[in-house]
Amino acid sequence: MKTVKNMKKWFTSLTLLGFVLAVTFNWSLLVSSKKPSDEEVAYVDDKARHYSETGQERLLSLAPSAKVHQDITSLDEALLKIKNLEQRLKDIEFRIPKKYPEVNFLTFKDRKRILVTGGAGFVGSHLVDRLMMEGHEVIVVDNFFTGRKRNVEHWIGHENFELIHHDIVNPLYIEVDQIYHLASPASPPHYMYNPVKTIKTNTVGTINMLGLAKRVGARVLIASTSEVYGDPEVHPQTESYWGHVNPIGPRACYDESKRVSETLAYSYGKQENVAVRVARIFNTYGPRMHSNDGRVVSNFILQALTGQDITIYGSGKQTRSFQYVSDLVDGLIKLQNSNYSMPVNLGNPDEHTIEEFASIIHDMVGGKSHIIHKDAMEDDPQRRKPDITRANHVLGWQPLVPLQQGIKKTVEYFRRELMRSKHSERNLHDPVEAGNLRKALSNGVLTDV
Ligand SMILES: O=C(O)[C@H]1O[C@H](OP(=O)(O)OP(=O)(O)OC[C@H]2O[C@@H](n3ccc(=O)[nH]c3=O)[C@H](O)[C@@H]2O)[C@H](O)[C@@H](O)[C@@H]1O
Repeated sequence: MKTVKNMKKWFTSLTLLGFVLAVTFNWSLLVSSKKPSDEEVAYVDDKARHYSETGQERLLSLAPSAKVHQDITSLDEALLKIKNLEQRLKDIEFRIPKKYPEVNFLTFKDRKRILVTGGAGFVGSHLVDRLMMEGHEVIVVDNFFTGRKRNVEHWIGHENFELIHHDIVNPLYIEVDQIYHLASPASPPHYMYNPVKTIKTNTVGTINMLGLAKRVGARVLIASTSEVYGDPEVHPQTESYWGHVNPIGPRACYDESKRVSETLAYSYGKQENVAVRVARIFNTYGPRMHSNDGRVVSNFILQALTGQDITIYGSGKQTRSFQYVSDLVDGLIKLQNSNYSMPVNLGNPDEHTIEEFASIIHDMVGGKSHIIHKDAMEDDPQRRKPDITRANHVLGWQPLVPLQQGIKKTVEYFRRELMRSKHSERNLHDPVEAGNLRKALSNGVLTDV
C-alpha cells in the first residue's frame, strides 16, 4: 500500500517537473528570439570594450551572447561571477598535487642520499634527472651563477628532492652517502669573466666538499676536465699524460684550479681515506646548455638558427671531440659506483675540426648564415681527443650517441628556446626520454636517454 502511495507521489512530482521544464524552455526560446534594441547592443558592446581595454579581452567575445539579456545590469553580475569562478579555478588548480615523472622505488637499503653540486647547471641537471629516476634522494646545491632553477624545477616539491641555494665556497653541513662535485663555470667566457671566483670554487669549494665527504664518510666524484691536458702535445690524450698548461694564461684560472682540484682529491684520499673518483670530462653538449654559454656548440647552433654569421675563432683547423650529455651522465654514474679511483677520461673520440663542425651545423640547420673567421682565442688547445681505453676497460663505458643524432636534439632544443616567450614554456623533463630511461633501468642497462 505504502509503495503505491510513494509511486503516486513520484508520478505527481515528475509531472510537475516536466511542466516547469516545458514552460522554462518555451520562455527561453521566446526570450532568445527577441531582438535586442540598438541601445542595448550599444551598451553591451561599450561594456565589453571597456573590460577588454582593462585587460579582460575574453569579455569582448561575450558581447554577442550578452545581447539577449533583458536586464542590462545583469552583465555586470555575470562578469563578477566569471571573475569569482576564475579565482576559484585558480585556487583549485593550486591545490591539485604537482605531477612528477614516475621514479623507481628503491628500498631503504639501496636508496642513497646524493649531493650534486652545480645540480641546476647543464650537466648537473641531467645527472639529477637520472639519479631521481633511479629512485635516490637527491640534494642539489647551486649558487645559480650559471645554473638555472628551471633546469630542475620539475622535481621541486618531490619527496626525494631538495634544492639548496648555496655557494660551496662556504662550508656545508649535511648528511649524504655520495657527492658529485660538478659546481664550476665550464665555458671559457664564463670562467674568464670572474677568474678569482672560478679558482675559489675549484679550490676552496673542493676542499669544502672533500671535508664534508671526510666528516660523513661519503664517496666523492670530482668533475675534472680535458683542460688539465692544456694544449696537448700527446694525441689522443691518455690519463697518464701530465699536460701542457700555461700557468699564467687566460685559461689558467680554470685549467690550474681543476688540476689543484685533482691534487686535493688524491691528498684527501691518501691522508684522510676519503673515497674519491675523478672524471676528466671532454667537450659535452646537449639540451639545457645556456643560450649565453658562449661555447662552440651553442654559439654555432644559435647563429645558424638566427641567420647570423657563424664565427670560427682562428683558422678552424683546431679540433674537438663532442659527446652528448646522456653519455657523460652514464659514465659519471658508472665511475662513481665503480671500484676505480684513478682519473678516467669521459668523452667521445669522434674528432672534428672546428671548420668541419661549422659546416655540419650549417648544413643541418639550413638558413642564410655565412661562415666567417675571427681572431683566435689565446692559448686555445689545438687538438683534443680522448683516449677512452681506460673507461672502456674499467667501467665498460663508451659513448653511444652519434654526433648527428645529438646535434639534432640540441638544435630542436634551441629552436624551442628561441620561440619561448613565457616563463611557463619551460624545458621540463622530457616524458619520452623518461620512458626510455625507465625501460633501460628495467633491463638493467643505461642506454641513450
Ligand atoms: O665543452 C666543454 O666541455 C669544454 O669547453 C671548454 O673548452 P673549449 O674546447 O675551448 O670550448 P669551446 O669554447 O666550445 O671551444 C671549442 C673550440 O671552438 C672554437 N670556437 C668557440 C666558439 C665560437 O663561437 N667559435 C669558435 O670557433 C674555440 O676557439 C675552440 O677552438 C672548457 O674550457 C672545458 O672545460 C669544457 O670541458
